[in-house]
Amino acid sequence: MTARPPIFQFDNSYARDLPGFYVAWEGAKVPTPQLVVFNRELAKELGLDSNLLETSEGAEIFAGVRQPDGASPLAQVYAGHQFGGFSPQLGDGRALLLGEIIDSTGNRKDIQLKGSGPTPFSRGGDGKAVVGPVLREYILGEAMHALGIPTTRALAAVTTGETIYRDGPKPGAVLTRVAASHLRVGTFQYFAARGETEKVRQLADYAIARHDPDLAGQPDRYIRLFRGVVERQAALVANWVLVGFVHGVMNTDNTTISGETIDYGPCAFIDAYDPAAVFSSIDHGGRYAFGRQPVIMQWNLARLAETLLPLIQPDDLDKAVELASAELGRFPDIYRAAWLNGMRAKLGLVEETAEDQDLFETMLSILQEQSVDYTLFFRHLSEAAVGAPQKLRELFVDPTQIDGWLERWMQRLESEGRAPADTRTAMNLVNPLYIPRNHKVEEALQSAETGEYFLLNELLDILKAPYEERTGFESYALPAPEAFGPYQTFCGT
Ligand SMILES: Nc1ncnc2c1ncn2[C@@H]1O[C@H](COP(=O)(O)OP(=O)(O)OP(=O)(O)O)[C@@H](O)[C@H]1O
Ligand SMILES: [Mg+2]
Repeated sequence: MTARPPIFQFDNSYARDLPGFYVAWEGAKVPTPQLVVFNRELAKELGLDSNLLETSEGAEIFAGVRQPDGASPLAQVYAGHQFGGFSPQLGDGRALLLGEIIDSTGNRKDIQLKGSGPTPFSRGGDGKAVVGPVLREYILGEAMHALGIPTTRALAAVTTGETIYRDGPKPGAVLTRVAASHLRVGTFQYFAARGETEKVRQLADYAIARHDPDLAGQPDRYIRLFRGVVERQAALVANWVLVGFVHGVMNTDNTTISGETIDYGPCAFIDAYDPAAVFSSIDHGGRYAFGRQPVIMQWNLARLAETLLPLIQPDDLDKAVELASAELGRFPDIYRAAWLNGMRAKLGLVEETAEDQDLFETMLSILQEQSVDYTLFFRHLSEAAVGAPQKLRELFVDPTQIDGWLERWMQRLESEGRAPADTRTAMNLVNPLYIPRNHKVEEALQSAETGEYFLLNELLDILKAPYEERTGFESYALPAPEAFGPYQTFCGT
């Protein structure tokens, strides 16, 4: 009999190359691991055999009670600015990096458990997660992926059979997360705050090897690494804003070097357009409000720049500051260009003109004034492109408010000369019909808490193809009913 090949072909560069950046650790024992959702498509991309993972052995691996062959489980250390205040010691307080695998396109991916028990970085927390927040991360992450937005992904969610107390007893759960890496701005901050410049250098070289391999060995690689992160994050936040996503907890420990969205704690999508939208129950000052995300990201990147200064120009701090400031100063322009491009596409426009910004801002201020559903606006606007503006106008309390703008937009379309039907098609390819609507997410989570997964699976299925209209699923495209009330999310702790 030939031995079965290992389920994961691990190649654990973090464990190997960065001793001193983690603690080797193991998951807590839990009574009855049970697979709740498994992402076959992602498993395929990762080159994993689903038949081996949709089993009781798989459930045990995903719960952290069974170590797969070749894993080197560890908890990473990091620090971070949380709501503007610096915590010098955070780290994976409830997560375990099992290891890394190379996916079917040759990219290295972290396989990490979230909610697998306490670690030396738990700071008094229980190290656990409960089914609601675990599935929220699963749903939102997969929705973002389907929308083409860089993000960590969800491979599996298991319940553990444990009862965990949050606001009352909840079913314990663990998420298996897949990421280009778990390097955070906060990882750099941890070592920089301790004055460990050589460790920051080691980390930067590791980050370069993983995310900017072309820079390896280049004399100016550290400033260029910073440039890369600025570019990735500016593009990412533009994507969030274009789709109406509020991350909710943009601490520096939740800001990646890879440019992927991470940590779907208190996030949500806006319905009515409102730059002041805040969903997180703990964001009292609105620090992480929808419209503040670009400014906050630039602030977070300034914190990253500070950690890199001694590497950028070791013998001349002033020069290092000058170089880093110049890169950081490009953030607003990169962001704006990405946002303008995205908005042009959403509006079916092809040509770049000097009036674009004004056209877009006028539209947004009308949406804001009339609390118009952001997602439906663009979807119905595509019908207006072919001469059917009724549905669009119904979104407005006072439709006459949008008429002038519509005329202006139609003139722009005409001047560009594309066939109206083509404009509609193009718009419907970039404007989602289905986003994870807050009330639909809540409905799915509430029923999952009672062990019923039908709504969860239906929602996940719908969100896989966000641009494709499907009959029978109309309710998924609608904003929350009035009775749903103002929405509040809670950090998944
Ligand atoms: N239940 C918990 N037990 C122990 N530590 C926790 C718990 N919840 C959060 N933490 C820790 O608190 C810090 C900040 O938490 P935050 O909510 O940003 O992260 P997270 O959601 O646990 O994880 P990630 O950022 O990896 O998605 C992290 O160090 C995290 O590990
Ligand atoms: Mg976090």
